[in-house]
Amino acid sequence: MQIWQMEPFPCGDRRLPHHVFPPKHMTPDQLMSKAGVQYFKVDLDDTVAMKKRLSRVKTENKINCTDVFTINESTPDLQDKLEEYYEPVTKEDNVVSMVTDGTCYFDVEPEEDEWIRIQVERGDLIVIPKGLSHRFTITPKNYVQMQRFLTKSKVTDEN
Ligand SMILES: CSCCC(=O)C(=O)O
Repeated sequence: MQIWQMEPFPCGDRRLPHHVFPPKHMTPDQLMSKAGVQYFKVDLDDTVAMKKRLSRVKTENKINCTDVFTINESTPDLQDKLEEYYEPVTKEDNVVSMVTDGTCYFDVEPEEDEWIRIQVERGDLIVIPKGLSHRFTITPKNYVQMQRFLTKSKVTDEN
């Protein structure tokens, strides 16, 4: 994972890093204290350690559903989807994602127009806290695969 402050109003290709000048990198601890984003490195080849970590993260975040999310050059309606994912959103539950292949960016906005770019890669697990404005995009690799951990509220009324 790499973390840096992003220029507030980036122009051009979103997949470029868009550093402030001079670049200001941050540590995972700084990211945690500034934005409340949790980070874990998961060894995907160590099944026992991975299961232990995931089970803990699932319990702590009340996860009851997971899916596999993939973006690559043959994703249908790629540009439309990227536009949608780049719109800032805030969720009512923590957003928990683990990259299993490729890379992507999550940008988080702890204060208005102050964006931090988080570049994640295989084995990076991040928890974006509920209520934190964020958006998602790809890097020049044009490829990411991740597992998402979701909290689905139970449907009690079908209407
Ligand atoms: C890969 S998830 C993209 C959109 C997003 O950031 C979210 O749903 O929270």
